[in-house]
Amino acid sequence: MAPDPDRKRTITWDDPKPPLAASRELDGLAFLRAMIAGDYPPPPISRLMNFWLVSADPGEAVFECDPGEYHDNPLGMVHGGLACTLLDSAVGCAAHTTLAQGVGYTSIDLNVSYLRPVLSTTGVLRARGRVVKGGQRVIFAEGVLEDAAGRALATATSSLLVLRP
Ligand SMILES: CCCCCCCCCC(=O)SCCNC(=O)CCNC(=O)[C@H](O)C(C)(C)COP(=O)(O)OP(=O)(O)OC[C@H]1O[C@@H](n2cnc3c(N)ncnc32)[C@H](O)[C@@H]1OP(=O)(O)O
Repeated sequence: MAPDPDRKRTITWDDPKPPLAASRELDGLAFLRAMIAGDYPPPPISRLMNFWLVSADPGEAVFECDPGEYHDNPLGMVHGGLACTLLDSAVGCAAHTTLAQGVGYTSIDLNVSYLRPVLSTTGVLRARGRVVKGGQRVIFAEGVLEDAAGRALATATSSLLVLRP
């Protein structure tokens, strides 16, 4: 079945290699702040799902997203994967802010609780990530997804493996 021609998005994205190289030259906080300042483009996933990093502070990071109908699942609400993506990004970047130059990370788990539905009409979402405990090998972090009124829509906990050279 052909898609509705009145419902379409055009997505462009930037070469992710330059920011990847920069991420290896800067400490985590400096890299994320440079991305917010526009020195480096956001990663392709940001363009695809339409979310962006708005702040990075030691142990904290915040993303925003304006959900649309193109995020909907077949049940009349935004797919839970969007909340997962926003929370994964927020807790990941919160962890990244604490890492020195040359130290990487990867998330090794993400547990999400969906407290309230997200609708395409909900308005701008805000995902806040926070480091609960740093460490030499594992960083524990938590996040909350809120609507514009500050109501919690979803929460998450995550563990992030520190990757030292
Ligand atoms: C600004 C906007 C957005 C910002 C978003 C930022 C947040 C993003 C957060 C994420 O989404 S991170 C992505 C989700 N997490 C992952 O993909 C982690 C996947 N898991 C792994 O890579 C490994 O399990 C892990 C490195 C955590 C542990 O590896 P171990 O070394 O302890 O176990 P093992 O040696 O058994 O490796 C498991 C498999 O991973 C492979 N592997 C490990 N390290 C690798 C590596 N560096 N590159 C490629 N493959 C690797 C390894 O070869 C092996 O493959 P096989 O099973 O086929 O043999």
